[in-house]
Amino acid sequence: MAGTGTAHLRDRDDIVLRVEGLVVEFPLEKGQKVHAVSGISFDIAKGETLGLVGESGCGKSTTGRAIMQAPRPTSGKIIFDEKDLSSLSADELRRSRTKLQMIYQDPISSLNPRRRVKDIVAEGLSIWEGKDSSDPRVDQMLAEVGLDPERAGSRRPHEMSGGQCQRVSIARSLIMRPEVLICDEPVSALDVSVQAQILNLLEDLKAEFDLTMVFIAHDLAVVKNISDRVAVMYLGKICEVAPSDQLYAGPAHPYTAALLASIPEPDPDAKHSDAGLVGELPSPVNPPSGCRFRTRCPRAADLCAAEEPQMREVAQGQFVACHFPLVGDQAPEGDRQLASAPA
Ligand SMILES: Nc1ncnc2c1ncn2[C@@H]1O[C@H](COP(=O)(O)OP(=O)(O)OP(=O)(O)O)[C@@H](O)[C@H]1O
Repeated sequence: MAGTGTAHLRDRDDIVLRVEGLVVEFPLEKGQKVHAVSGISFDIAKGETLGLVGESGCGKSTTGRAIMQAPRPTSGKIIFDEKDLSSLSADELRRSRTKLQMIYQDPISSLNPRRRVKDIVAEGLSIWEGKDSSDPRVDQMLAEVGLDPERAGSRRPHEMSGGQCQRVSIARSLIMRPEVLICDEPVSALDVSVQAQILNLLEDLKAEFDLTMVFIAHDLAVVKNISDRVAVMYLGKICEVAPSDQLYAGPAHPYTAALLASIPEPDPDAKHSDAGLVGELPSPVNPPSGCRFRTRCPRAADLCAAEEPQMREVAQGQFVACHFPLVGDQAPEGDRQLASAPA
């Protein structure tokens, strides 16, 4: 499948969520637009956790939100439950949303400050089944996320810690028994001591509730243990997708290598590049031609400015969009002509 932009979409019969050619643009004044997500494709099999990583501003949250259809994609398909969510009416979409839930980075502001925890957790039951917080599933769900229903149930979000609020937000998302949970940086706003607790909780709940997950993070270290596969995003594009162990042991894209090199205490056995990440993320209003990473890439050559690299498989299950990957059939050094003025 080399040479196609969607090589990492797999022919499996257990694919739960498939994103095809997703584009999200935000219009600005004077006809300009933010190219937040520029044609990305990936799929997730049942029970799988896909980590979605990249620097701040590369389009991770927009991808998560566009899967939920808020905002609606500019183009592309989100196939879930055999339907393209992008083509559903608002009413049809609401029904799908019970099976597709998202939790957010800032748990406190994502919860209604005026409502009691039990009522927040009961929201789905109240909308879809006309039930209220006296339904036994509310207390059960609070206990599942490690909160005492008696003590925590009548509090309001501002009376709780960030970690407790994230537990409430997880309970609210899971009460309708979704198939897919999109976690948008669920631990980055929390104290380091609490982060591991929430990650462990998500792993336990994933097994118990038979969940399929997208786990968004800006830090490769956070997604390492929780992800089966990892997709790396750079400036609105996916530059590499690989099984987690493979990606950490031998990154194929120079950007993945740079992200790994910037983790404070990398695995001493991993074959990491020496190159950390230099320079700023270019503006998504005017992204570089060709490969979007070329302006910061130590391996950039003229070809990288002239031609956008297509996604191709360089090792079993490891797909990379790079003209000169670190793994696989990279061109010999002598064949590369370094770009003189990347811009
Ligand atoms: N509603 C919006 N209007 C205009 N631009 C937006 C909007 N939402 C996001 N963007 C821009 O789209 C780009 C991608 O943003 P996004 O939040 O998806 O990135 P991210 O990788 O999730 O970063 P972070 O980790 O900081 O949330 C950024 O340049 C951002 O400023």
